[in-house]
Amino acid sequence: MAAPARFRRVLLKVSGEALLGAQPFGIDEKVVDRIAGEVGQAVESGVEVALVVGGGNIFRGMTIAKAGGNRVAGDHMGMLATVMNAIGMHEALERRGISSRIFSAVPMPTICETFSQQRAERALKRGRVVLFAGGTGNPFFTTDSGAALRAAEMGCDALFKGTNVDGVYSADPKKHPDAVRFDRITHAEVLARGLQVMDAAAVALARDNHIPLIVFSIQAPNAFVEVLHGQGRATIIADE
Ligand SMILES: Nc1ncnc2c1ncn2[C@@H]1O[C@H](COP(=O)(O)OP(=O)(O)OP(=O)(O)O)[C@@H](O)[C@H]1O
Ligand SMILES: O=c1ccn([C@@H]2O[C@H](COP(=O)(O)O)[C@@H](O)[C@H]2O)c(=O)[nH]1
Repeated sequence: MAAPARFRRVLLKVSGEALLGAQPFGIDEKVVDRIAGEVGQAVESGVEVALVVGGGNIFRGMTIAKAGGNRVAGDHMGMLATVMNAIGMHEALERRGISSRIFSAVPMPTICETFSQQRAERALKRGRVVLFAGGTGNPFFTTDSGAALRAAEMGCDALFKGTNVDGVYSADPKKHPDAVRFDRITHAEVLARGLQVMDAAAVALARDNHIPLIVFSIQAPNAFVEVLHGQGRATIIADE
């Protein structure tokens, strides 16, 4: 039997790209369903779970900016992409009987609730999974920053970043196969070395609020549950 979870309340950030599965674009329902199942296991073990899903499988504002377009409009499109992913994840959770609510930073009351710290707090305390959509609600940010912000607001014990690499490396492992992986590193070192696994604003916010960041591969089945219980492969970014 797995060791008891070491956390009371966590925020899981899932990279949008991870939802692609084998597809070039959009959402692979099998991936979403698997992640929903793992979130359900965490909830069953007594952990309160908040969820942020990126939008990289659908749209990133930088795509428009790099082509000479309006970054703000592109970022608005990116934020809407995160709402689409949140709706997909909400559906997958509900299909499995896991009660969840979507709180968007961008008001769209006919589709989901607008973010309120107090209402999200009540939902988490009742054992609901809360999905934070729309990032920070502002352009020039990313969902990593949105996740760090919500983790601080909700008093999360840790922010789990489920991505397509199994931790933090000395350089991007996709471009530098000889990069060295860290088991543990401080927020300050990540910033000083300019490691790009998360954006600097998110790492700084986590550092200032003493929130550990746990980077692991969401593509590895069951990794979230294992890492939550102190097993599996991950890099812990934390105070010394
Ligand atoms: N030093 C590093 N260590 C580990 N990964 C790194 C590092 N530098 C860059 N990366 C890259 O960072 C990426 C992690 O970001 P990710 O794909 O999760 O993007 P995101 O913006 O958080 O999500 P989305 O897919 O929704 O845009 C990995 O694909 C990895 O290749
Ligand atoms: O606070 C935010 C969060 C996100 N965006 C835009 O959305 C896309 C998708 O988010 P990822 O973090 O890249 O998955 C992002 O590229 C931005 O364009 C935003 O503007 N503000």
